[in-house]
Formats: sequence, C-alpha cells, structure tokens
Amino acid sequence: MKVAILGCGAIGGVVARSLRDGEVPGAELVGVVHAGPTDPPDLPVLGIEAATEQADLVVECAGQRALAELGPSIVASGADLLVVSVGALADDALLTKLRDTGPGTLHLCSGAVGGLDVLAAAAREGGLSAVRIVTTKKAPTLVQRWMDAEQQERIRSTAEPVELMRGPAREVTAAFPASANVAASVALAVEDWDLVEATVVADPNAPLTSHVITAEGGSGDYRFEIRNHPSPGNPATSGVVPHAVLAAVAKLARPTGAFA
Ligand SMILES: NC(=O)C1=CN([C@@H]2O[C@H](COP(=O)(O)OP(=O)(O)OC[C@H]3O[C@@H](n4cnc5c(N)ncnc54)[C@H](OP(=O)(O)O)[C@@H]3O)[C@@H](O)[C@H]2O)C=CC1
Ligand SMILES: O=C([O-])CC(=O)C(=O)O
Repeated sequence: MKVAILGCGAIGGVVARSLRDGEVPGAELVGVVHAGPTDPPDLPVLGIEAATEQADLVVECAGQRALAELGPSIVASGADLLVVSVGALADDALLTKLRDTGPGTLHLCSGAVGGLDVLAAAAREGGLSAVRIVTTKKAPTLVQRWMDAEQQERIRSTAEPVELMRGPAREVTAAFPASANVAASVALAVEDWDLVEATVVADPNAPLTSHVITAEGGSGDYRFEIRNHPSPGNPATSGVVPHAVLAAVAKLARPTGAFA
C-alpha cells in the first residue's frame, strides 16, 4: 500500500519517518505534502495532486482546516483517506461528502484516546443516556486566537486549573481545533453529537494530558482515563498519536488478524 502524509508536524513527521524506514509491513511512503517554506531535508516531498495520484492512502495530519479544504478532492481522486483531525467532521456536510461520495474510502484514527469500540457497541446495544469527556492539558497549549487578551493572559498565568469550556462536543471541538478532536472521536463513535458533553480544562501543573471519558447506558457504565505524555514536537498533541496512526496504517495495509 502506497501512503502519502498530509502535514509534516509532530504527528506527520513521526509517521512519515517510520514508514520511510519500513517499520510498517505492507506500507510504503511515497511522500509528504507540507505547508512550510522549507522542505523537510530527509523526506520525499510531493504536491497534493501528485500525492493523490501516487498514493493508495493519504493520511491527514495537518489540522481541521486542511482536512476541510483538501479532504473532498482526496476521496474524489480515488485515494483512501485516514483522518486524525476528526473534529472537522462536526460539519455534517463535510462528513457526508467524505464518507458517502467516494470513490476513496474514509477511515478515522482513534488518535489520543481509546474505548471507542466499546462505546460504539454500548450505543448500539442498550443506548447511552449520558456521555462525557473531560480533557485537561498544560494551560498555555490551550490559548486560542478567538480568546481576548485578558483571557489569554489568565490562562498563561493561572496557578490553578481553569475550566475553559463545557458544552456540546460539536462546539468544543470547533473552539479547540488542535486540542479537542477527541471530543469528536467520542461523538462519532456513539453516532450522536448532541449526546456528548465535552469539557476543556487548562492546568498549569499538568505534566500529562488527560482525557476522562464516562458513559452510562443500558449495557453498563463506562469510565476510561487516558493520561498521555505530550509529544516532544508539539505539547498540545499527545505523543501516542503518531503511533495510533501507524497502528491504523498497519491495519489497513494488512487487515488479517487485527481488531476490526
Ligand atoms: N484525533 C486526535 O486524537 C488528535 C488529532 N490531532 C489533530 O492533528 C493535527 C496535527 O497535529 P500535530 O502534528 O501535532 O500539529 P503540528 O502543528 O505539529 O503539525 C501540523 C502540520 O501540518 C501542516 N499543515 C497545515 N495545513 C497544511 C496544508 N494545507 N497542507 C500541508 N500541510 C499543512 C502545518 O504546517 P504549518 O505549521 O506551516 O502550518 C504543520 O507542519 C491537529 O491540528 C489536530 O487537528 C492532534 C492530536 C490528537
Ligand atoms: O493529543 C491529544 O491529547 C488530543 C488532541 O490534541 C486533540 O484531540 O486534538
């Protein structure tokens, strides 16, 4: 399977180098599509058209905006698309276009969290009455451009954890596009955007990024606590995420024997 990587930052760079080094059997790197002015010196670089022509699979590691802009043309080209910026799919029109139009197939990466499989099963079996995700990250990583100067400073200088937002997953993932894709992952897993309440907490003393997912329903009660070390390349991103991408690529390259 020939693979192109869209976005060569903390996630895409690790994924691309691992594929380049032959660490995923059955998967071969054709190149990276990147935005910055300087090409990464150690990786083959492609334009998006060449990437969609040459790759069987394009892996989006570039952000919600890039997915919204480039995703439709990728699936329209016939290449499959593996997505990490799943929060962009809070836009129903984009989700429909990427999932239902083809001919390329849309795949979602579980990214920084787990438990999505059993939440999907529970949502089907007895239905879920409440689903929540609380994301806590090192405070400065959560500063957003839409915040006014006073709020930005309060987050940067807080000595205590501060709750920045609590609301429907659709709104929270849009407000924190590089930090709350996990809220969208949970909503997509249970197939109900309105059921999932997401909270984002800025903690000046959080050495690890945590995501606590809870759900109750007819088949049982669920609680998952994930505590990830941040990526050395981007403290807003958990270090495990590129490895979740690589696990997903491995499964697509050689599906036999993998958890479906
Ligand atoms: N599902 C999940 O659990 C998670 C999802 N994510 C998602 O993954 C995204 C990437 O994370 P991360 O690697 O840490 O972010 P980085 O900022 O480290 O890397 C993103 C890279 O993509 C590049 N880029 C942006 N737009 C384009 C484009 N149109 N074409 C090509 N390259 C582009 C950026 O370039 P430049 O800097 O020059 O703009 C940057 O180099 C996040 O924004 C988030 O949406 C992240 C963590 C967890
Ligand atoms: O990496 C993480 O822990 C979560 C994250 O940034 C996101 O969901 O966008």
